[in-house]
Amino acid sequence: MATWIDISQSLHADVAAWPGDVPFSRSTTLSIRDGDSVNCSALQMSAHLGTHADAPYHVDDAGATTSGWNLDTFLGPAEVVAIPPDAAIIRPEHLNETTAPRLLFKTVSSQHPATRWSDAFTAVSVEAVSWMQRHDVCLMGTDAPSVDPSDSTELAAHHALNSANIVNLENLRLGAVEPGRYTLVALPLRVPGADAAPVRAVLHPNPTMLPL
Ligand SMILES: N[C@@H](CC(=O)c1ccccc1NC=O)C(=O)O
Ligand SMILES: [Zn+2]
Ligand SMILES: [Zn+2]
Repeated sequence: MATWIDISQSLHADVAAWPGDVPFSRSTTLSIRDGDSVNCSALQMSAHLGTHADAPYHVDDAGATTSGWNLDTFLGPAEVVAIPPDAAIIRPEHLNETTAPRLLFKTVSSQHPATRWSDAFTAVSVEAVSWMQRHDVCLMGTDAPSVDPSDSTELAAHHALNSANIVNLENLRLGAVEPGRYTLVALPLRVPGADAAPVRAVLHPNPTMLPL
């Protein structure tokens, strides 16, 4: 019986990419059927496709890249928080009951298939970021494609998260997950110097598997 719950999106050609961004593709470079000794493929995708973590450098030329991450951030107690599907933006009042150092937001996006792009997603307010900073949150995640609205150029939530030293995960898959406390393992691939990296994110129902 599987106990770890996979909350990552599958990487395949049909997964919705940010408009104009590079979608996922996997091409065959060697094939046993064609006489090669192995099957081998090459992957191409935006670093922001599917479930991933943003580095500050994504929105700030002077910000830290993926090389600056502390892995402790991505491992430990977490809470899945239900955000009402009609919420325009995530606000501090949605977070009042939470106590975990890692918060994962289950929003209206959990009702949308990952294969269809929708700009009708719930972003994160700067006030919610301040609330998380005051409550010593080190990581937040969302099932939405971004923490800022799709038409934002200011990217206020991304910048506020960077100032607060809070890492964000985007494009989680939380449709089958009940709100509550879990242990999160969401290690990003080791891609030094980048603006983001793909993450395989999983939850364990026992919230005390790992230290804070
Ligand atoms: N905020 C989203 C996506 C994003 O901002 C983005 C990704 C690829 C190409 C352009 C993007 N933003 C553009 O305005 C992210 O961080 O994944
Ligand atoms: Zn991103
Ligand atoms: Zn982002």
